[in-house]
Amino acid sequence: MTQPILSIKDLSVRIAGLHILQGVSFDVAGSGVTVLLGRNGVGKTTTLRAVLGLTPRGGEVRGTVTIGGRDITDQATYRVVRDGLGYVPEDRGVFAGLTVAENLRLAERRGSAPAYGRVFELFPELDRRAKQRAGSLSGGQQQMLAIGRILLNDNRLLLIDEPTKGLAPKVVTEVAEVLERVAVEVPVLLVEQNLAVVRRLARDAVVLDAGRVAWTGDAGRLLSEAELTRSLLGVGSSGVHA
Ligand SMILES: Nc1ncnc2c1ncn2[C@@H]1O[C@H](COP(=O)(O)OP(=O)(O)OP(=O)(O)O)[C@@H](O)[C@H]1O
Repeated sequence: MTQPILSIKDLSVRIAGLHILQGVSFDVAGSGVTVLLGRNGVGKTTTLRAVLGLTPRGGEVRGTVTIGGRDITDQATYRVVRDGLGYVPEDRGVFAGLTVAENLRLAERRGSAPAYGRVFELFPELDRRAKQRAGSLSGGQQQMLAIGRILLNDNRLLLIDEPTKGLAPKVVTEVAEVLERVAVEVPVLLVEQNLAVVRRLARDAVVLDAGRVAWTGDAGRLLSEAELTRSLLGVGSSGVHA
């Protein structure tokens, strides 16, 4: 791997007495999509949140996180974001009571020109629906807004948590198309359960199991070996639960 953009070393997280991550170490390449996989509850979201300094209050985090070689362990979330980390949480985190335009405006970062042109080129619908309240958008449109919001700014890495969850198949394809285009410009660490989407987007894969790294390697290879996929993810390589 060329110089990784993100390096996680020996990351352990305890929350409410539970040892949720137990020494997780992996690198994310400086280009393309790295997918973080694993059965439900193995610690994927906890990993992303720990990188961002979003572990719940009272939680205990150990280990080291570096971005582009710079140590960001224990940094406040706003600093990590300013350092060029874009985050799309699993619940999308759009402000339901605000319009699309207001949601975008809130994401503007001081000191850099917001790239509205790029966002509206990828998502013309956000432009058309600028005055609509985000809470009245469909799930797919809200996802587009959540992704569009981080693309207003230049980022060094995007962390995107289950972007296709709960979306209709046609919308899943649209989101995958967008992410494919985005990943040409900026590396992505993606949590995704839809293996067709993983197959389309991911070059590298990291599989967690019970708070530890169970496998790392080529995503295509993982999904081409049915027995490996089944043993690590508990599903057939089509993504259907076995
Ligand atoms: N704030 C919290 N308090 C208590 N337990 C938590 C908290 N956050 C996460 N956990 C527990 O940690 C484990 C890992 O959760 P996490 O959300 O990271 O898993 P995940 O791999 O992202 O799961 P999923 O695929 O279902 O989203 C789960 O057992 C979860 O219940």
